[in-house]
Amino acid sequence: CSDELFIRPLSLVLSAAVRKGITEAVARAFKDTRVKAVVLCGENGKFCGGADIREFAKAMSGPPLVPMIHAIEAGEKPVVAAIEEMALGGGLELALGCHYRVAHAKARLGLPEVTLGLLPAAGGTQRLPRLTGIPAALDLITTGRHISAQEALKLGIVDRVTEGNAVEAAVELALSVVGRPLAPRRLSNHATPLPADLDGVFEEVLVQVKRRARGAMAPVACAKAVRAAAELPYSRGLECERELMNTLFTSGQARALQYCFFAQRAAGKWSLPNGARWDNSRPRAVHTAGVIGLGTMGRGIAVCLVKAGISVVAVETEEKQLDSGRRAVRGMLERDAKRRGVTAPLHMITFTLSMQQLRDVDLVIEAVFEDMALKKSVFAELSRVCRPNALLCTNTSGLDVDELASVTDRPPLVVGMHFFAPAHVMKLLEVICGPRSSPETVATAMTLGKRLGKVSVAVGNCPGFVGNRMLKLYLDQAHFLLEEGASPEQVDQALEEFGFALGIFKVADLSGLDIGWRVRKAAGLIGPDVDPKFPSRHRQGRRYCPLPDLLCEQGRLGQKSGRGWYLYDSAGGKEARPDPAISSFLQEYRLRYGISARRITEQEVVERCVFVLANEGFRILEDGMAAAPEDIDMVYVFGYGWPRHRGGPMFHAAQVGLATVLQRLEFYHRQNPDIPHLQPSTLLRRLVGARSPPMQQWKQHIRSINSQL
Ligand SMILES: CCCCCCCCCCCCC[C@H](O)CC(=O)SCCNC(=O)CCNC(=O)[C@H](O)C(C)(C)COP(=O)(O)OP(=O)(O)OC[C@H]1O[C@@H](n2cnc3c(N)ncnc32)[C@H](O)[C@@H]1OP(=O)(O)O
Ligand SMILES: NC(=O)c1ccc[n+]([C@@H]2O[C@H](COP(=O)([O-])OP(=O)(O)OC[C@H]3O[C@@H](n4cnc5c(N)ncnc54)[C@H](O)[C@@H]3O)[C@@H](O)[C@H]2O)c1
Repeated sequence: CSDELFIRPLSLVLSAAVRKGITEAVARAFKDTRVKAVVLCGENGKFCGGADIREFAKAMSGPPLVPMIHAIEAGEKPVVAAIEEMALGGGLELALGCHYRVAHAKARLGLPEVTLGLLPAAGGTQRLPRLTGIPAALDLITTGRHISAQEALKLGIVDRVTEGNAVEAAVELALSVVGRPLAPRRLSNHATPLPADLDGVFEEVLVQVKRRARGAMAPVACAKAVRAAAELPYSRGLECERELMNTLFTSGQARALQYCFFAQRAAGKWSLPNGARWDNSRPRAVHTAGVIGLGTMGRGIAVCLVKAGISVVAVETEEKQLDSGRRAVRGMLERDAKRRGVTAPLHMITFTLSMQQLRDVDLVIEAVFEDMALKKSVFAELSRVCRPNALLCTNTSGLDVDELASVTDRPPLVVGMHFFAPAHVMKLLEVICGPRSSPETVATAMTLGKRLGKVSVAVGNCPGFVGNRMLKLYLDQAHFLLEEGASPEQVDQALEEFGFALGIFKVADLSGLDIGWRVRKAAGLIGPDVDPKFPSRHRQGRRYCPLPDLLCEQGRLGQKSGRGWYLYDSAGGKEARPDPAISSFLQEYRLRYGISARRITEQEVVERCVFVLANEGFRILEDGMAAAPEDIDMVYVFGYGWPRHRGGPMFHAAQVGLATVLQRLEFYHRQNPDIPHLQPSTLLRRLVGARSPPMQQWKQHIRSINSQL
């Protein structure tokens, strides 16, 4: 604090206490004749992460943000924001209310409110377009993306970027502008620069925004608020911003998105029954890693590791596969480097046919075919080859991790690291904690996932773990609906309308129908006793749908063969078209089995597919395979294209009402008594019996918690 300046540190978020502190300090500074200018900076080198999201669920208290920012902007002394590390949401809105902004070169700026189901409601939708123009403001506000200080400088959002101390640079700037007129620095006074074809710009943006939003309301509201900045004076634009915010603020979507924000962070705070936790277990350092198998998954995993600065040794069985893997990995690294304007780190990966090359690595991730015998032979070999303290991880989709551990000389160092395809893109990592995985092993896998940019979720070791265990039942429902009268495109359309990134049949075609076929064979559901002409619709004591097997027998394996549930232009084609051959195939099938097709509503598709997911989620909680409903939801949001604005299957069930979910499952189970998974789970029944307590209390209703984590 000098004679000229009050430097007021903010804490990470604009809580009621912080708003009070700023309001009072700024008022004092404006009044104090010794003070010529003010610099606002953050505490501990962080400017501000925005409004305190936790306060949104409570009654508002403390000074409101809009008048506070207005008072700063209207002040007669220059106020400079010193942006270190981040200025996000309300934090950037506060900075936009200041007369000047200085950012550190490493700072990130953005208005991410849309990702929380909201819009920047502290004047952000009105001030930003006045500063950057409409297209840039639309981009930032409707996507919520963070930008670098350099991009912010180009857009005019900050006045200066410094590699040095941002607070010192802000003080220097503040002293240099004392006495200059402030009116031109007040963004609310500016006219919004308008593009020539305003209607055209908004029409185009709305189409794009609606397509990307998949039913989310906030992006559309954000675009409307920016339009107000183009068409209305500031004060009326602000009213429009407030009205749009009022609708969003109390919406279920905003609740779901804010729930996801905290659930994502809670997933990182894992704990094991033996008392090991995220905050008492030290992860190992990982400098070098091996990847075994360079097929669909191994390639993406190798790319993730290299991009995170980890040296990789990639192993294949034959020259041909090695060569194709090498070309694919190099291509991905080169394209990524080109996009980012850097040199591809090709020197960080070596390709080999020899497992011996893995002798010095810190950790190995196995990604060979989903075959227990093969994986066991690989793990036995790894035991012989690798350093005794190297971690051995498997990317299996659902095999028993402990059975694999049992063939090694180090069961405590074995853990599942289940990536999702494409592994360099999908954000989810399921970390499968075997009963013998050590705390250090789990901590290393969880931390490595975070370093690779993934959301790591710790789960128990059961067939399919959490994600695929639930997926199987979801897929079963979709197949049964086809038998009963639906078409693949009808089911997919209903699920996409619900908000899924892709319908289940498009996903199946993308992953390859042969994957499930192999799993069903391994589970003994398909074998020599199945009549090839009239395959049974009842196996292992329950209803079974042979439709996907019949497709595989016809060579319809999905995108890779150019035909699956849909038709593609060629093998590897991406654009799914409805196939009349599938329609006739389904008709013949129903005729053969004497099934009369009925009209299936969108409601039935969504309820059966989505409630069966939640029902299995309740069983997973009872079995102790997931620590909390939030973890199950994060698996679905980050691994299976579940619409984030619906929170996840467990959150959705709570929002629809557990009693309704129970009643609908009972209804569908009465209609389909041979589908045991439609029978409501014990935990769901118990929760409804207990008058549907909030999610945080669900675990208290499990009779005996037997955590398998
Ligand atoms: C009818 C009634 C109508 C009523 C209308 C009411 C109108 C109200 C007017 C409101 C005015 C609107 C103001 C503004 O426009 C709204 C906002 O600002 S919303 C918030 C926007 N900000 C963000 O989205 C940023 C979110 N945070 C992050 O991206 C990151 O956390 C970070 C800041 C980049 C830091 O990242 P990391 O260093 O990796 O750390 P973590 O992510 O692990 O976070 C650490 C810790 O902090 C908690 N936290 C972070 N940000 C917030 C936040 N904004 N609010 C609350 N808590 C936050 C985070 O959860 C972690 O805590 P933990 O979970 O570990 O306990
Ligand atoms: N494809 C998916 O969507 C997906 C998603 C998550 C997990 N998985 C799991 O990942 C694993 C790999 O699946 P994929 O789809 O990448 O399979 P894939 O068939 O595309 O690739 C497997 C690769 O492993 C190689 N391989 C086989 N035996 C080997 C050995 N002894 N040493 C070295 N390489 C060997 C093969 O040559 C092949 O290139 C499986 O366990 C699978 O269940 C797959």
